[in-house]
Amino acid sequence: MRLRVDLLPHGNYPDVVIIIDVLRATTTAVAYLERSAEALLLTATPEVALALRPEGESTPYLLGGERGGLPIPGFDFGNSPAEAAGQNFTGKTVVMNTTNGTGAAHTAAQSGKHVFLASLTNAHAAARRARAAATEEIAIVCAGTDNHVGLEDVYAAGVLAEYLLAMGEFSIDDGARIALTVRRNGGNPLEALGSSGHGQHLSRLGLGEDVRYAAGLSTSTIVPTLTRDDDTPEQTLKFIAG
Ligand SMILES: O=C(O)[C@H](CS(=O)(=O)O)OP(=O)(O)O
Ligand SMILES: [Mg+2]
Repeated sequence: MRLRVDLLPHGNYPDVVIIIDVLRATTTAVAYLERSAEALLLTATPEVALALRPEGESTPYLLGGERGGLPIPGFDFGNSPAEAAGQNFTGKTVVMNTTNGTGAAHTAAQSGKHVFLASLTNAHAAARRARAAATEEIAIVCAGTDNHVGLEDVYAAGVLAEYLLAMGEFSIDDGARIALTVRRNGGNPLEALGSSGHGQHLSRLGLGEDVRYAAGLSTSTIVPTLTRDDDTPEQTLKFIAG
C-alpha cells in the first residue's frame, strides 16, 4: 500500500483521498456533523451556495463560508468551527464554500474513489476509515492557503501519516517524509497551529478561539465521507458522517 502526501492539491487520485484544511474548513465540517447536521454540501462557488436557497423561501439549508476569513454576505455562518460547535444543526444540511478547503475537495473528487475530510479533531478516526477503504493508495492532500503550502495542514498530514504507519505497512513518498518531519519537530498541536502563518492571521482577526479549537487532537470520531447520489445538486459535493 502506498501512502503519499500532496503539500498542495494536484494530480490524479487512484484510490483514497483525505483532504486536510485544519484552519478551518475541515475542522468546521467535522463540527457541523458532530452537531447533528444531516449532510454537508460543498459548493464550487459562493454563487452556487446562494442559489440553493432562493430569497424568502424556507429550506433545510444553512449556508456557511468565508472569504478572507470573514463571513460571505448572505450566508448564515462564517467558517468558525468554535461557532459551529456551539449550535444544534439537527435536521439541517449545511452548504459550505470557503477559500481553500472546499476547492481542494472538488479537485480530489474529480478522480478519487473514496474522499474523506480530515482535521486534527478527527485525525485518528479519519486514518482508520481511510485504511479500511484503501486497496492501493492513500493520498493525504493539504489544502494550503491561496495556493501556498500551509504549515498547519502539513503538520496534520504528519499526524495522520503516523497513525497510518502504526496501522500497517506502507511505502511512503517524500511528501509523507516531509509531513512526518514537520509533525515530529513541530511541537504539540497548539504550538504548531499557533506558529503557522494562517494561525497568526486568524488570531489577528480575533479568531484565536478557532485555532485553539482546531488543535484538539482526535476529539471526534466523525469522518465526513463523500457520497455520490442522484439528488446531489450540480457543482456540489455531498458529505455525510462516516
Ligand atoms: O476560513 C479560513 O480560515 C480560510 C480563509 S483565510 O485564510 O482565513 O483567509 O479558509 P479555509 O478554506 O478554511 O482555509
Ligand atoms: Mg485553511
